[in-house]
Amino acid sequence: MKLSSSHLDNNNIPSTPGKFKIQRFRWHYSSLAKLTFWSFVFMGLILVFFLKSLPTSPPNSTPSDLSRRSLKTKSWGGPGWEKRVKSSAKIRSPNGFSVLVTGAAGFVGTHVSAALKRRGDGVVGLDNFNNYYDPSLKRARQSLLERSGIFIVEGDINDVVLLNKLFQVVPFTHVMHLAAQAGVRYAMENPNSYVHSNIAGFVNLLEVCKNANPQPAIVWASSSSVYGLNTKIPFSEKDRTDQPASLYAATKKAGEEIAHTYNHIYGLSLTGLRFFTVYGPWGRPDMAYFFFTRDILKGKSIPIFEGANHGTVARDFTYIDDIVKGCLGALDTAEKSTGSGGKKKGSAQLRVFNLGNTSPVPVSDLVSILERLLKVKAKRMVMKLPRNGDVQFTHANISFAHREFGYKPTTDLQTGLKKFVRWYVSYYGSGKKDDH
Ligand SMILES: O=C(O)[C@H]1O[C@H](OP(=O)(O)OP(=O)(O)OC[C@H]2O[C@@H](n3ccc(=O)[nH]c3=O)[C@H](O)[C@@H]2O)[C@H](O)[C@@H](O)[C@@H]1O
Repeated sequence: MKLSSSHLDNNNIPSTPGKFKIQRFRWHYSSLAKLTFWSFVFMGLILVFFLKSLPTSPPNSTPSDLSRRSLKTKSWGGPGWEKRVKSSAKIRSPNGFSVLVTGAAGFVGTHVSAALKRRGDGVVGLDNFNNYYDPSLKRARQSLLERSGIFIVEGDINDVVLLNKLFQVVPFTHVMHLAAQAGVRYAMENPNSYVHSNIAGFVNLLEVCKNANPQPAIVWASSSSVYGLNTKIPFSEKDRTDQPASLYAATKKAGEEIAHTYNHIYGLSLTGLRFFTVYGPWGRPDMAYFFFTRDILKGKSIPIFEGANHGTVARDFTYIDDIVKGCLGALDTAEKSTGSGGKKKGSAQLRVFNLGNTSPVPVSDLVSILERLLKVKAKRMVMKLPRNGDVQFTHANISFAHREFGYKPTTDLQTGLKKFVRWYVSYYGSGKKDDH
């Protein structure tokens, strides 16, 4: 598009309108005809050039790859790109996996990718680097992964051509699907982004996985928020999950039902992990522990929610290293998908696990821990829990995950936040920088 408009700009032969007026009456009829003729030729050339740039050829042909790059996803395709994908996917340990990690530049995605690579699995990342929060943090995580040999492909899970291409280049044994629109409260601001990533994107990914040969086993991120307004605690996978309090939760719940369908019809092996408020170094700036830290350091007041009648609002905060162990455990115990090329050959594994810490902490205690670690007193602004998607309490029962793959969280909030604060200060400095 850019190309044709710049050509059109050049086609404004007289650079000033006045000049054009003076000359106009001196032109003969033949000059006008010539001008019209050459204008048509020129416009025709632009049209041919534009049409040629549209992706019309099959996904694996190089010219189409190049044009798609310029029109849709900026940076994929071509022999050099394929080489990088293959090299990143290379398995370096006996019985290792080749894993496609979606959302690899995200918080959990970065940690899981690094852990897989460390133990010798092949890892290819995929991320659209959207600006839901500061993309420079995502770029910094990307650099971190690049240094350990992990290539993150820049693209969206809704791009079926890109996903097919990736599966064509690498026969992934597993997909760790962590790409999502996260955040509970933001769903009121931008509901469509949740449908786009958590529903449409997930379905798109499953479509590609179901057609792949061999089909990969899929482990994906659900959320503790599916328990919604439940009051029975701790939350167990056997409990109802039909009263979500946010659209975010509803899209994750929808994901669980969609997973059931693809498992049932196509024999895809699917494991959903219900994460409980994951925190730690390289975390998400939209989460409370993260922006509380930033604002306490800046001397800004922080809103601390409380329930009705001063009721405690608490979370089963779970440290990232424990979550990573849970993700790897789920991958290691995932059975193979049974279908191939879009056809089911037998029944396949379908699982859902809570990955929490099992010890909820009130948000006000979280703030006290941060105050001690930062050595700064917080300006607390206690307010009623707004009705914007938050639930009052979460608490995980993790006996399923413990039984299935020995999941046992070992980091308490105090220890985990200490590590987070150490990272935060080394990354942003302890000053009052207003740059994120
Ligand atoms: O467990 C989960 O599944 C979810 O955990 C988090 O959601 P949330 O627990 O709401 O995490 P935060 O937004 O960091 O909030 C933590 C606590 O701080 C409270 N809070 C939040 C914001 C604020 O300004 N003040 C405040 O007191 C919240 O009510 C909540 O109790 C993530 O943001 C979700 O993406 C994830 O799916």
